[in-house]
This record gives sequence, C-alpha cells and structure tokens, in this order.
Amino acid sequence: MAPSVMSDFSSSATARLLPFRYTVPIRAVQFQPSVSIPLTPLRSRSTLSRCCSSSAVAAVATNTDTFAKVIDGKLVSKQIKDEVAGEVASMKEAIGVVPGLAVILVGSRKDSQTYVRNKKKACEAVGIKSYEVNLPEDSTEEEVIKHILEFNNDPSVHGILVQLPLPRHMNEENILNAVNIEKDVDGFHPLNIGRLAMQGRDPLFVPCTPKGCMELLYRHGVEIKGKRAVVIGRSNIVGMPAALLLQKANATVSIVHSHTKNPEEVTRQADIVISAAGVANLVRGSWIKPGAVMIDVGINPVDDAESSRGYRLVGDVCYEEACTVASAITPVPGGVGPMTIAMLLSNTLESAKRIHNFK
Ligand SMILES: Nc1nc(=O)c2c([nH]1)NC[C@@H]1CN(c3ccc(C(=O)N[C@@H](CCC(=O)O)C(=O)O)cc3)C=[N+]21
Repeated sequence: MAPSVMSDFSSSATARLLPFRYTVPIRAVQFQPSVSIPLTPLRSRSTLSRCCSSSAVAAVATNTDTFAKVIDGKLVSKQIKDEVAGEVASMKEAIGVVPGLAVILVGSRKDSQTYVRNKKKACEAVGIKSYEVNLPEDSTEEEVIKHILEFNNDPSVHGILVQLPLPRHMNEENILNAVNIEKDVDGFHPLNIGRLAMQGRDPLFVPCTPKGCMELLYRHGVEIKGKRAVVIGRSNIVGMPAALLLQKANATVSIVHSHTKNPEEVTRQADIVISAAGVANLVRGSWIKPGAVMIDVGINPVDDAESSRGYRLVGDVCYEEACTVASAITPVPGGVGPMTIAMLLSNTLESAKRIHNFK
C-alpha cells in the first residue's frame, strides 16, 4: 500500500494563494531512533541503495501507522493549474486578454531545455500564451538584455523569465535587473526580494519555488505561526526567500548552511524544515524532530542502472528514514518541483490581472 496522501486541500480559487487561517493538526508519530548514522551526505550508489532505495521505501511503506503523510505536490499543482485555467478563461471572456509568458534560454544545457519545454507545456495546458527566445551560449549580455527590453515593452507579455543558470561569462545581476519588476514573475529582481525582506512591504512577485513550498504548507493546514523552522541552504532563488517567507508567516527561523557547525542539532529543533541544499540524502532520520514537517526542494540525480535515463532523482532528505520520524513529507519527484511550475503560471496570471486591472 502506498503511504497515505494528505488530501485536506482547500478548494479556494486562486484567491491569490493567501495563507489559510484554519489549521488541521498533523498527527505526530512515534520516534524510531536510527542507530549511529554518519553525518556525511551519502553519494555512492552502494550506500544509496542501502539507505534510500525505492524498493526499501515500498517495503516500509506498507506500515502506514508510523508513516509520515505524503504531501502530494503533483496533486496540489494540478489543482492550482485547474484554478489558473479557469481564471485565464474568464479573463479572456471578460476583457479579451490572454496572459503571456516570455522565456529566455541562453545556451544548450539539457536540463534547462527540459525545464523550459515543461514550462511551455504547462502554459499551453492552462491557456497562457508562451513566447520563447533561444540564444547561443556565446551571446553577449547586451543581446540578452535587448530581448528583455523588447519583452518589457510588449503589451502581450505579462511575465518574463530568464532561465538560470546563465553562461558563466554573463553577469546575472545586470540581466535580472533589466526585467521590468511588473513582469518579474520569477521574483528575482532585487526590488522584489528587498520588499520581501522588509516589514510592512510586499513584493509584486514571490519566487516560485519558495512560494510553492509555502503553498504546500498552507494547503495542508500546517500551522506556521510561532513554530520553529529551519531552512537548509541560502541561495537567492530558494533558501533565502524561503526563510523570509517563513519569517513573514511568523515562524522562528534558522538557516543552516555550509559553514553551520552543528547542522544536525539545529535541524532537529525544527517543526518545519525546508531543505534546499542540493545534496542527495543529506538530511538523515537523526536530523529530524519527531513529528516535523519536511519540505524537500532538492532534485539530485543519482546513478541508477535500472532507470531508462541511467539515473533517478532523489531529494536532500533521506526519504525512507524521514518517513518513520516526520509527520509529513514531500516526495522527490512529485513534491516541490511541480509546484514551482504551478506558481509560475499563477504569478503570470496575477501579473496580467494587475496590468489590466482585472479583479
Ligand atoms: N529563472 C528560473 N526560474 C526557475 O524557476 C528555475 C530556473 N530558472 N532554473 C532551474 C530551476 C529548477 N526548476 C524546476 C522546475 C520544475 C521542476 C519539476 O517539475 N520537477 C519534477 C519532475 C522532474 C523530472 O522527473 O525530471 C518533480 O520534481 O516532480 C524541477 C525544477 C525551476 N528552476
């Protein structure tokens, strides 16, 4: 039997994905101490198959009594996409405006191409028009900025996304600064991030991945106010904005990073963990407070001869161990990843509504 899936989602329309006021207590589970677990991340295939193989997960998953609930990001993202599709349709009917998203991809990284293709598909599925520019790896910063400025001035474009990472010779800051903040659906412009960090100010857009994490917490009735939260990682696009959002939601927040002396001990204090470290199986069972809620942002490829791609994706959290300690957990894949795309669509719709003053 598969782990139980949390399904107490709100049916709220995209009423702009505000925090829900009600809470549904997450059932605490019995702590099963794990014995002498090394703190070093598990990287080798042999260790991985011992710790976090999918067959091990399936075997343990038959015991649903002591098992964390699975926070199904794929399901929630589907729900959000349906909500967005409904609003896109009514906007088109009412004022004849179709939201538009422009995506700029520089270079030919396979993973970036896949992400961009998935974003385009997701746009199509909800009725958002997508525009794509592909530039060669050796383009200049000026060429990229030229396209950004064109999209800034194009009234049919409501959101602009520059796929990251950019080629090494480009200055990311210069490029992201060129995006009109009114169309910055990624929320990466320093003005948007700055407003996110300030009391009493609100950004026009919140970065998609951390927003997706918060949305999963809200839609599963996880109480955040007054809780201890730990964010692992401090990147501009995930860790740092995630910590700011948790703080805005009145959690007491710590950030664990590569120079933290006692990451395990700090993480074990947390009622809510958002992990965005990019290290496969970094967070072991012993790092987790019994009953904690685990949001796993990591998407780490590990070799897997049995998979057709030759690899499979695992999170930062050792899923199989966490399942016996945490009260709820996001899987990888199927957790935060699909939410990132859903939030991008939601931000693009929000932008079109704001620009056209459509309520
Ligand atoms: N300007 C910019 N904005 C971004 O939002 C952005 C970016 N650059 N660069 C790369 C990262 C990564 N990212 C993901 C989006 C969806 C999944 C996703 O849907 N993953 C699925 C499937 C993964 C698979 O099977 O390949 C899952 O986790 O279930 C993952 C990762 C957006 N990013």
